[in-house]
Amino acid sequence: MAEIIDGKAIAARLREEIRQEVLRLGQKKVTPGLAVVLVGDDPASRVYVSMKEKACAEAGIYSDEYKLPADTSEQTLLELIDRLNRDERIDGILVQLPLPDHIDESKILEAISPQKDVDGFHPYNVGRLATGNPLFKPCTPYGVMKMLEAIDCDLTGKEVVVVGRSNIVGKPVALMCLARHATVTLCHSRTRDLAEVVGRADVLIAAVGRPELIRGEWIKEGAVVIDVGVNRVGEKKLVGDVEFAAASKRASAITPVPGGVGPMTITMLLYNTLESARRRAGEA
Ligand SMILES: Nc1nc(=O)c2c([nH]1)NC[C@@H]1CN(c3ccc(C(=O)N[C@@H](CCC(=O)O)C(=O)O)cc3)C=[N+]21
Repeated sequence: MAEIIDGKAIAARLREEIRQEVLRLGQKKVTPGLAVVLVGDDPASRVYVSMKEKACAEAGIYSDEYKLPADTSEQTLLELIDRLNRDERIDGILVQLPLPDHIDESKILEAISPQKDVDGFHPYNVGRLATGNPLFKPCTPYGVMKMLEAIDCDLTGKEVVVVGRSNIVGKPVALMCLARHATVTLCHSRTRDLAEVVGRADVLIAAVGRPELIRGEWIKEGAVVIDVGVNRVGEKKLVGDVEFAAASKRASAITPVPGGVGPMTITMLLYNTLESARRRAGEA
């Protein structure tokens, strides 16, 4: 049976380290500050935003929440971002995605100062990551890398298979694995014979957003499985992109859902905000 990679526990350790660093910076009169902007009232987004608030409070990070109505104009949102870009208390700006349809998402992401882009979604930060000189790394892929590190998984020369090609997870996590000297295959819904490709993976990273699309029997014996999917089925149940029970009979280590990658995502957001404040303090 596979070792369960306990994202919650790894996240708790990192959050304690972050809290200590925030205390230390406080002695220099610098408090990291995060602005979270939520447009509309999507219930899932609300839950995520309140989790981020709570995590900030526990780490000693100042946070400001802007809850704007669903019919907020693009112009109003751009003005708020401009104000936050110039606000000295704010080290990080996060605009919760998805945005309502009448707002151009890339226009908004490009308005955020790359120096405050703690999500790592601005094309400047995407470019820095792609060229091997990252400023802010996107939180979910960064969390995935921290989990691999926590189980001492060295990627050098390994076959990493990433399923899913989103800008938020699939593409950046592939780049990060490449930077760690893995051989990376990036596949997606149109990949021919997905089962065969998945079967080659020493490390499988699933980020397609389809409940249990990846069957346990596809997985190579001894593989490490990182499941980024958070799919709500029915009222309450959360499942990943991987068929967990069957996969854990073949994998050597596997992340659960919930309690896997999710808690790491928020942790890396705190980490990026702390890093940004360190730069403001002239430390990095
Ligand atoms: N600008 C932006 N940045 C984001 O980072 C961002 C976003 N927009 N939009 C939505 C996604 C989703 N996301 C998650 C964060 C934490 C959990 C998490 O902690 N999940 C818990 C379960 C929570 C639950 O019960 O729903 C877990 O997996 O254990 C999941 C998903 C960040 N996102």
